[in-house]
Amino acid sequence: MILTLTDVHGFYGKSHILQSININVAAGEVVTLLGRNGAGKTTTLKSIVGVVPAQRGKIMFEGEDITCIPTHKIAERGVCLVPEHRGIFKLLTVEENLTMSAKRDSAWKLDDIYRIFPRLKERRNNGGGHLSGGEQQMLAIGRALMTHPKILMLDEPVEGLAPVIVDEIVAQLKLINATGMTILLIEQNLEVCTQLADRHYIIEQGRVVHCASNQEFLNDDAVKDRYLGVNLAA
Ligand SMILES: Nc1ncnc2c1ncn2[C@@H]1O[C@H](COP(=O)(O)OP(=O)(O)OP(=O)(O)O)[C@@H](O)[C@H]1O
Repeated sequence: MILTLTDVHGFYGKSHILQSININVAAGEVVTLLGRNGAGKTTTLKSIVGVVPAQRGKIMFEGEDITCIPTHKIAERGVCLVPEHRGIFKLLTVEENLTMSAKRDSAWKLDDIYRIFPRLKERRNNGGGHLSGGEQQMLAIGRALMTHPKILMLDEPVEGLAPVIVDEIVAQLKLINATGMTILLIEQNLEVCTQLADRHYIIEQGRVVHCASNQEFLNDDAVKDRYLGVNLAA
């Protein structure tokens, strides 16, 4: 396993938000975190990168205990979070956004990013503030790749995007995964999840309550109904 969370507990002040998170991710896998709003999915990713440090439990990355190390050191080890609000520098061009956080030893060079995201190449000299929502998401993913991650964690990457752009980003994430990249994804769009993922974890009230392979999940209407409120009769 490249990433393991064992009985992780996390707090915002006195609020006990993560109440026992147990997750394993193997190298090269795509794994999703599913669950209703407020279940603790984003907080789980924040605990992995040390922004909401785990107060109990253990987080191991590539065999090393990263539970108590600072966020920048976790990032240096190759754990990269693309947050929901993307964090594009609006006054910089697309290319400047990509190169500013690039690591010299990254396997991902500008040309690799432009090969996967041709739209970014077309817009390379445009300001980050002039991109569509989909292009901003592509830029956020491209910029993350330039930091030489070993695991890419994405928080609702296609939220609010038009279906045609969603399809484009799903295809791009498949290409990125095909290079061997491990992906941990929060996504509410079940079609996107089931197109991409090998396995799913369902989180409810800060606990992992269910784990399934993609095939098991696809066949299990009861789980979808119970934990995700998907109205299958509709
Ligand atoms: N900065 C914060 N301070 C205090 N409580 C917070 C903070 N951020 C989130 N919470 C609370 O923590 C709980 C889990 O939130 P989290 O964002 O992890 O949920 P989520 O599963 O990602 O759902 P969503 O899709 O709504 O983001 C919620 O009850 C939320 O209100």
